[in-house]
Amino acid sequence: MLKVSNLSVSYSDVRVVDQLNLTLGEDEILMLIGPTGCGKTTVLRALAGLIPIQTGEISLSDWTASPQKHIAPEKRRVGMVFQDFALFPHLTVEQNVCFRLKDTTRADHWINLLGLEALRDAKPGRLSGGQKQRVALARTLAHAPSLVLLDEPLSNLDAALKDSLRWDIRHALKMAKVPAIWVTHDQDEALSVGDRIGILDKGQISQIDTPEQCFDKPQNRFVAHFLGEASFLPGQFSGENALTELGAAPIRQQPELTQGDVLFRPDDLSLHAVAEDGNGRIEWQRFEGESRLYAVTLDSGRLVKVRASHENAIAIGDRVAVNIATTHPLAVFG
Ligand SMILES: Nc1ncnc2c1ncn2[C@@H]1O[C@H](COP(=O)(O)OP(=O)(O)OP(=O)(O)O)[C@@H](O)[C@H]1O
Repeated sequence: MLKVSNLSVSYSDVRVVDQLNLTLGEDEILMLIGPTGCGKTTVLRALAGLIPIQTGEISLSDWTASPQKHIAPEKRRVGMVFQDFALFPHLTVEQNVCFRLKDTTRADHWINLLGLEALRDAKPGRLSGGQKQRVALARTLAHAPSLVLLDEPLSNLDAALKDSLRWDIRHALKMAKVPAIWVTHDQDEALSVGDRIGILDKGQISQIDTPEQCFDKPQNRFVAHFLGEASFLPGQFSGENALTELGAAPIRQQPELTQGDVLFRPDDLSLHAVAEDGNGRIEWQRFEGESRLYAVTLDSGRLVKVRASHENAIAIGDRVAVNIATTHPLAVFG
C-alpha cells in the first residue's frame, strides 16, 4: 500500500506540490488529472525519488522516504511508464523487457499477456506506437514493481489505439495486482479507466474520489468545470428542489443553503426547436458523432450546454425551448 502524507515539493523557492495526502489500495488505479502546470509530473517524480521533497512522508511496502531520509530510486521498486516509451533502440523487444533481469520467467509472462510474442526479436524502430507502449509496460511489470507510475502513457497514440490500449493497460495492472498512479489530460480516460480520480489544482488535491462521485458530486466549481461540461443556473432552494429560470430541478439537499447555483451537465437538459416563444437561442453547436452539443443563450443572457441526438440538427441562431430532463438530484453550490 502507498501512503503519502503532507508531501510538498518546491523548485528553487516555488512550491509546486503543497501538503498532498493520498493512500492507494493494493491494486488500485488512481488517475491524476489537472490543468497544465498543476504539478502532476512533479508528484510522480517525487514518488519515484527523482527529486527531493521538502515536507512529508512517502511510504510503500518496506520503505519510508522523508526530507531527512531520501531513498534512492532503484531501492523503491517503483516502475515508470512514459509517453515517449523510453525503450532502448538497439535492443530487441525481449532484450528491452528482460533488461537487468536475472529471472526472465516474469518477462515471458508479460510478453505473452501483452501480445508481444511474435515481436520478441523486433527492434523498437519497427514497432507501432501502441506496440512500443506494450513493451514499455511489459518491461515495467516484469521487474515486479510495488507501484507503477504512468505519465500520459497514451498521449502519443491515435484515438482508436488509445481506446483499446487503455483497457489493456488497466487489465495488465489488475493482473499484476499492483497499485498505479496514471497521469492523463484526457477526462474520458480518467473517468472510465480509474478506480479513483484525484483532481489536482495548484499542487493540492481538490477532490479524490470515485469517478462517479467526482462527476456527480463535485466538491467545488473547479472540479465541476474540470470534469466535463458544466453549466450553472441560480436557484432558490427548498428541501430537495430548486426553482430555476428553467423550472423546478431535483437537487441534493444542502440544509445550510437557501439559494445558490445548480450544476447542470449537458445530459440533464433537453431542447427542441420552436417557431416562436421558447426560452433561448442556439449560440453554437458541436457535432460529436452520436450526439450534438449545443450552447444555448437563454433569454436571461445565461449560457447553458445541452446534449441532443445527432439527428436533432438545429441551426445557429434558431429559437429553442430548453427543459430540465433529469430526475436525479443535481449538485448545488453556495
Ligand atoms: N525542473 C524544474 N525546474 C523548475 N520548475 C519546474 C521544473 N519542472 C517543472 N517545473 C514547474 O513546476 C510546475 C509543475 O510542473 P509539472 O510538470 O509537475 O506540471 P504538470 O501538471 O505535470 O503539467 P503538464 O500537464 O503541462 O504536463 C510548472 O509550473 C513547471 O513550470
